[in-house]
Amino acid sequence: MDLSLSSSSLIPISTPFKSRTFTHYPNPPSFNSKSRNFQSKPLISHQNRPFRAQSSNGTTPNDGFVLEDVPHLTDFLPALPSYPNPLQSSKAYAIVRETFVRPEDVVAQKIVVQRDSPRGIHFRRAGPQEKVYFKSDEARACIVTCGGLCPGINTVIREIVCGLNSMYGVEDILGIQGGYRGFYSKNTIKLTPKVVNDIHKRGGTFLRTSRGGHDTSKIVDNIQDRGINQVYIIGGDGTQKGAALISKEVEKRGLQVSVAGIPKTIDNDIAVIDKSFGFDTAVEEAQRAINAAHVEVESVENGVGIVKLMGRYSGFIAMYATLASRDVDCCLIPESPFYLEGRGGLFEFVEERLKENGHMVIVLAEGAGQDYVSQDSHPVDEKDASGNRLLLDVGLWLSHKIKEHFTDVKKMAINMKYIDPTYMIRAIPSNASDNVYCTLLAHSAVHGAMAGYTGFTVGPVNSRHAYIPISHVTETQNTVKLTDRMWARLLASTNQPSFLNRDEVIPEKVDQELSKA
Ligand SMILES: Nc1ncnc2c1ncn2[C@@H]1O[C@H](COP(=O)(O)OP(=O)(O)O)[C@@H](O)[C@H]1O
Ligand SMILES: O=P(O)(O)OC[C@H]1O[C@](O)(COP(=O)(O)O)[C@@H](O)[C@@H]1O
Ligand SMILES: [Mg+2]
Repeated sequence: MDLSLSSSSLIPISTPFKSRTFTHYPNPPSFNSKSRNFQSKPLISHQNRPFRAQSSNGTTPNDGFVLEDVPHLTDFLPALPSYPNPLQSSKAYAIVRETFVRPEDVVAQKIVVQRDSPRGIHFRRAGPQEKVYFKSDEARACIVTCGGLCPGINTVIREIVCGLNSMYGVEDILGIQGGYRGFYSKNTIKLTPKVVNDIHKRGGTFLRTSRGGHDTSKIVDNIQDRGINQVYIIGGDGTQKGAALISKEVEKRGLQVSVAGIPKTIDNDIAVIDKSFGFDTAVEEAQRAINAAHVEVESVENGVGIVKLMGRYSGFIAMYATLASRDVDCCLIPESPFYLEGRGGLFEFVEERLKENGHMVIVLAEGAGQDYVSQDSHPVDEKDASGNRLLLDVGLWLSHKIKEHFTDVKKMAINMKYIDPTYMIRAIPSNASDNVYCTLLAHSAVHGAMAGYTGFTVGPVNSRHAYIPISHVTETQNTVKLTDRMWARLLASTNQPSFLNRDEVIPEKVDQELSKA
């Protein structure tokens, strides 16, 4: 297979983007991919690192193509030997047309483009690579889970263990217990396919989790002391920031340790990737709470149901659960400020719906309306062990406000039903489609680490799994864009007020949103 790039595929750095790296692989050694024994002598010494593309006349072509590449162990350990990938002799992959992803395969971040728009940012395509940088009997992997729960964590753990074992013959896999602090304060457990065999049927994390306790130096000391050379870190934005620090420290110490991040958050607020695992399960489970609220309120007079869902800074679960249900009259999310009193306010809308239908359901993301709640309750600014702000209970606050308004001002009796299913939604096992997704994530992480990549997060970008530099996913948070059509679809489906009066309400916020669009 000729993996060299033709001159027409030379790819430039685009000037508008800061600190981009372009990678271009030299011709790999030619060998019959199906005939070599993967545990043989090192295939080549390294030669796996990129150089900047130039056209034959020495200039950089300029079609705006940018590759946001991930670090590789040979960046700081250039003499590292590589070996043929054992998958080439795997029965399962025997008739796969292309067992390995090509080094030049990339995934575009933006797929809707205009004919003459620059090609934009791309990420390295995830998948098995022709060369690996670990012999199976020398690989010593560990897995840790950090932050809040999310459906599917156990599936990811299971599939990392089974993937390492069945695809790469790795048997030495350790579970770090209780999150980052488990590296230096707890014993490890040995993970085998047998041990993890049916953990995907349970919610939570088999390895347990925690917030806080990230001490880079102690963690890397521990990695070094235990002879661990692959670290799989499952967690949200905070965890990924911690993973980036670990990967930098590993590089500083010159250790042959691959650090792979698997993004986890029920809030779906991780940037770049299409969606996070467990999100679909959460939206599905939220339907049960919404249905319950609907059944309750349509059975009584002037029933008002409020369902609080998770979503600290982003209202994806609330938005998708609302769109899926069609029984929801109003959805309130952190990204969209709302107001209660006066024309176009929530009280007016509740009254209208009660007059029209005799009942209504409000879905509320936990991070919505925090400013209003704090105005009423003079809160202390409390944080959890990871430094995340602790939220005030907007659900209780809103139920109280609505009840007070209708009883005291409108002299109208209402039947309030407040449902808070947040932890119930987070604690269940993942559904079938999330299970498949978790498997792909785990396998992509395993392929990447075995191929010597490090400091990467794995995830689908426009439906194709890619290796994304960790910093790229932690720079920003994914939030619902009020100016996107998805939010408009929601408004059209509920017919709720948008609460956005450009001149009077929040001109700055709307303008910011519009300028981002
Ligand atoms: N900026 C950061 N740098 C290093 N570690 C961090 C950072 N933010 C959070 N962490 C660590 O990551 C872990 C999980 O973070 P947390 O914010 O609780 O959950 P999540 O990763 O799901 O966002 C904690 O152990 C915390 O100490
Ligand atoms: O009560 P806990 O465990 O701190 O978790 C609550 C928070 O966890 C979340 O599910 C998100 O957690 P992560 O940051 O770990 O992804 C939020 O929606 C929620 O506010
Ligand atoms: Mg977080």
